[in-house]
Order: sequence, then C-alpha cells, then structure tokens
Amino acid sequence: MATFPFEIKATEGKARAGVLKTPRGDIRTPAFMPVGTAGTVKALYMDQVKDAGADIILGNTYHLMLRPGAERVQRLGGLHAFAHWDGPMLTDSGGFQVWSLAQLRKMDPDGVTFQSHIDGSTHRLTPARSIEIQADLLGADISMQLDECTDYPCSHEEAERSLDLSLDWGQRSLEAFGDRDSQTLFGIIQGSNYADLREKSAKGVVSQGFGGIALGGLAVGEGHEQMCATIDLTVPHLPDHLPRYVMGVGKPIDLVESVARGIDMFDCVLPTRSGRHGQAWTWDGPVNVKNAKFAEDLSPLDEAVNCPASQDYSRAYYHHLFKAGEYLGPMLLSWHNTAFFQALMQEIRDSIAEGRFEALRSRLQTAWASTKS
Ligand SMILES: O=c1[nH]cnc2cc3nc(NCCN4CCOCC4)[nH]c3cc12
Repeated sequence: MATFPFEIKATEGKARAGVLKTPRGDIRTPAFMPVGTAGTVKALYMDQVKDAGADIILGNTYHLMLRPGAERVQRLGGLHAFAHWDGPMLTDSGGFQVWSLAQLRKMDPDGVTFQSHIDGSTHRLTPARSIEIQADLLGADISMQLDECTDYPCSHEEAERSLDLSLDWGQRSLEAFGDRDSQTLFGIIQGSNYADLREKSAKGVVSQGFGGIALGGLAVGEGHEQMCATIDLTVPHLPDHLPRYVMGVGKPIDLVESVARGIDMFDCVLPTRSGRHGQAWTWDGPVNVKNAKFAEDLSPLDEAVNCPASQDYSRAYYHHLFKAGEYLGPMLLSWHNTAFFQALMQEIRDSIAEGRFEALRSRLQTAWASTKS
C-alpha cells in the first residue's frame, strides 16, 4: 500500500494546513470532498465541481456496485473515465450505506450479506470484496477499510464489540489491499462516545499501518457538541504525519470546529442535498430561498462567493425557480453551495497559513451560532 506524502505547511493551535500529494493530483487540506454518490455530484458537471475548487471527490461503493455494477464500471474504463473526473477520488467501503439503506442485511464475522434497495437482488460485502471493488474495479486513489458504523447511542459492551469487528476488518482490508504502489487505504476509528474505546480503537488503527485515519461513528445523530467532544478525545492518540478524515461531516460550523481540533478532510452530501431543497449556505448563515421574504429581493445569494450561481442570479429569481419547481433551481443552488463550501475551506486554509484562523473561527461561531443543533 502506498502512503501518499502529506506535508503540513502551517499550524495554528491544533489546526493544520497542508497538502496530500497523490498520483492524480494534490489535495489542499483542510479539504472538503463533494460527494459523487452514483458517479455524479448531483446536478453538477464535473467542470463546475473542479472550478469551485474541489481537489478530490467521493464515490459510494454501495450505490455503484448495485448500479451500474462494479465490474461494468471497470469494463467502461473505471470510475474516473466513466464520470469524467481526472483528479483524486476517495471511495467509501459500502458498509455505511448497507447499514443505512439496504434491506434484509445479515451480518457475520466475515462480512455482510444484503438485499439491494433498488431491485432486491442479493449482494455480499467482505473486506476483500470491498477492496476489490474500490481499488481494482472503480480505481479509487484512496480506499476505505470495510467497517461497522456503530449505532448511536449504544452500550459500552456493544461499542467495544463493534470496534473490535472493525479492527479485524481493517486488518483484513490491509491484507487484501496488498502492496499497490499508486493507491492508498485509510483505516476507520470507532468506539462511540466512550473515551476508553475511542483510545483503544485509535491505537489499534494507528498500529495497523494505514495511509490515513478516519474517525467513524460520527454525524449519526449525536449532535455538534458530542461530535466535538468525541473528536477531542480521539485526536490526541493520532500521529501528526497522517491525514485525519471525519466521515459524513458536515455543516459549515462542524467543519470549522473540527479543523480547530486537528481534522484535515471531510465529506458530506449537505451542499447538494440542501441545494435541491432550497437551502443556501452563505457567510451570514443558511437561508431558505422559498421564504416569501425573498420574493422581490434582488440581492445575490452571496457576493463574497466567486461563482456565477452566487453572484449573477437574484434571491427573487431563486425564490421563483423553487416555487415553480423549475429544474434550474436545484442546479444553480447545488452549484452555489458547492462553491461556498470550497470558499470556506480556502478561507480556512489561508487563515491558518496567515495565523488568523482563531479570529475567523470566532467570527463564524457568532454568525453561525444557531446552526449548531
Ligand atoms: O463510521 C462510518 N464508517 C464509514 N462510513 C461512514 C459514513 C458516514 N456518514 C455519516 N453521516 C452522514 C450524515 N449525513 C449528513 C447530511 O445528510 C445525510 C446524512 N456518518 C458516517 C460514519 C461512517
């Protein structure tokens, strides 16, 4: 397994700004990865995603293995060619979607058998099969170990059983991954909100020798404060030289507070999912364009975001598009939100490099205080 060079260029407190160098390009960190669930960042062209500033996108193994099929994607040239994205790509293992989407799933110590939520067909994921799909068939630059996302809340005993399973599947994932020299594999920490179990899982994952470390079992309904507390008790057990990735996170305030605690990478469907439903994220906080107060508001969504969707269309026009159910509404708002999240990450990177991250954090805590819930 390759370990991609990760160069930390600046720090402020626990916050780090750096570059993760991959064969398909550099990833500026802290980084937000737009989610390309079924080989598409919903409603966007890949050129828009790239121009918005994204260096890396995420693909979902579960969705692609069910449709169009992992072997078919390989026959069609792999996910980068298929989806027209030539930058770095991270794929998740499929485990989380099996838990959150599949029907009739049966767990055993070696993997999980489940029925597709699309057509009811039966499928099986093991650590080795997940690695084969991610690294061989889809061609991910960064693959994720197969893990079990521990239910939240849960007992200490259940959390320990679950993290032990994920540690075992992590070892099997590494063995299946082998010595691929142009791809890497990240491990995933579990342990729910128990300090001793997060320490046990972190030390276990670190000892296994992954190219990066993810914090799993978060953004599962625990709320902002609990998520931050869990990050606080996990990061001290992580080495400085590996990238740290919190899966499924999150809202802008979650990103800022996680960076402040030493996190480098994020992914979330929020920009495009909330964009499809009329929620625009801005430097002054979120606004819902369907609100009647915008019906004749000629101001743009956010003048500080360098994107046509952010500057060239009025809030009144967005209001109209969503009230009329026009396709252009979700298209433009997904574009704006994706650009805003990338603008936020760029400002975070710049602020760390210039020693003004804590000032930015303080300003955004005030502007976004109501979004913590
Ligand atoms: O432990 C995990 N292991 C592997 N993949 C994950 C993915 C994850 N994704 C979330 N949360 C996603 C929360 N989204 C927020 C926006 O609305 C959709 C859900 N939490 C996650 C935890 C894990």
